[in-house]
Amino acid sequence: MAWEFRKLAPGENVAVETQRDPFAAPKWAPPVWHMPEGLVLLVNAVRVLVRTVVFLVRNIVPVSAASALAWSGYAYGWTVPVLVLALVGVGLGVWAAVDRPSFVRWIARPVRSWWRMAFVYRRHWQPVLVTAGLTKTHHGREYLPSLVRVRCSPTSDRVLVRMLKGQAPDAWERVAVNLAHGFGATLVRVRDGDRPGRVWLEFVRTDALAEPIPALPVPDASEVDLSGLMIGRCEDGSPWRLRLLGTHVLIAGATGAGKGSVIWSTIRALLPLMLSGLVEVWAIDPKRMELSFGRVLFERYGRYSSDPSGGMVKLLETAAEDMNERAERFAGLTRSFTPSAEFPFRVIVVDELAFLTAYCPERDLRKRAESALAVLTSQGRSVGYCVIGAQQDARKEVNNLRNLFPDRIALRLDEDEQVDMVLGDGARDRGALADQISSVPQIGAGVGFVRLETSPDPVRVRAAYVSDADIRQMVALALPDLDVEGAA
Ligand SMILES: Nc1ncnc2c1ncn2[C@@H]1O[C@H](COP(=O)(O)OP(=O)(O)OP(=O)(O)O)[C@@H](O)[C@H]1O
Repeated sequence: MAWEFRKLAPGENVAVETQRDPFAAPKWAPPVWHMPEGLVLLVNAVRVLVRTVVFLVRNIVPVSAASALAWSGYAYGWTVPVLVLALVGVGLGVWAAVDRPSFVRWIARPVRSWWRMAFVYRRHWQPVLVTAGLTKTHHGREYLPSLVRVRCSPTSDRVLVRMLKGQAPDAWERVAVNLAHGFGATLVRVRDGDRPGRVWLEFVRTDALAEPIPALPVPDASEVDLSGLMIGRCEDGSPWRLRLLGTHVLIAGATGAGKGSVIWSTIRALLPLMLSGLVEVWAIDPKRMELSFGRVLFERYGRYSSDPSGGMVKLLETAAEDMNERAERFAGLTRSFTPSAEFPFRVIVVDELAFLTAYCPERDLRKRAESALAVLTSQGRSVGYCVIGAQQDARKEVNNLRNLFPDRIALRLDEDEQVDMVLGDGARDRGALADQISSVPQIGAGVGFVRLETSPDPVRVRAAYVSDADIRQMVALALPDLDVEGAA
């Protein structure tokens, strides 16, 4: 039988049986190439060789160690490798006992990462990715994104992936749930990789913030950094540092989300500078709940108002006037603010912003509050004013000053669309699932998401819980002559 080749499309050549009759229907058949056996053997031998070299290079340390042991066993008898292994085991045990952090860093974590890379990720990589639809098949050949590196932490694994050419991170975000189930994680977040074409997948194995964090110790005055107050913990175990200098902070969270713990942890971290007169906290407390507990503290080291008939608005206006005076004094003299006894750093804490800007029955008071807040938030940053506003409802109609707060914290929210309203567009897609935080106080109160300056990816955090007893202890520290029980 004679065959001829026909070109159907670019790159697609098929063999067709040659027809003498020009009107006969064509008989298609795939081309069959007969390769000489020697060539087949050679190609397979080269493949095996390349794979072996790649394996040896990738696992150079364990392979060298195993080879050295095997060689010593062969040359000097089996007791030598056993003795060496026992000595290494004892050495590692001593290292772990003497300096655990360095042992974890240099031995335990890399070994665990290697283990999970080999036996969890590489093993299930192809089936999970095929099922999740992240591979492509073209002309019968399967293209699979490659696994570059795995880094383990006690609660999560970070997996660096080289995507297929033409793939974008949102393709991975869409199937994050499939990946989580496929690799046995509770959650997967997709983060930007170290260069274009790569993404980090963050597989969360256990919730590192499931346990409440007790109030942090009151720091020394020299340790207080207004650019990074320690108020809780991030999911990776590092401290959660909140910046107040040169910014304003909005805390959004449904009722019972733990806004109070963020506010009180911040005040606790500020306490030493309050006592030395470098920081004042002016508290506006429409709910008369959260802040009233520290009323004496604010009255002594700042100001306090819970008066709905104009007192709270007056306090805001006083702050705005004083801020304007400062701005005039500082104009042309200095551009960066350093707190002093004459010009202390003033933190204006408003427990429920929406009460002043939306719910207050008097229209005139609402307007005055809104304009004082707008002045403070738009101009106060460079002259030592910081507004911390808390609110339950993140919707625009309730608070249209939201954009004046550069730093925002999303605690548990009622609806998923509120997440992007608080943290900015795309935050929820990048993993800020603030609407899924548990409403059980023990597990979810004080848990939230923030965006740090260094990265667009939201970070999960938990504020330390400052209990009533802790607040009493703070008051006792600040006002030793006061009968704290009586004042509270
Ligand atoms: N960081 C935290 N860790 C553990 N539990 C917390 C934490 N913060 C708050 N809680 C618990 O959750 C409860 C509600 O917290 P909180 O009153 O601070 O919420 P909220 O957001 O201020 O609510 P609301 O807007 O109704 O005042 C508290 O009584 C406390 O028991």
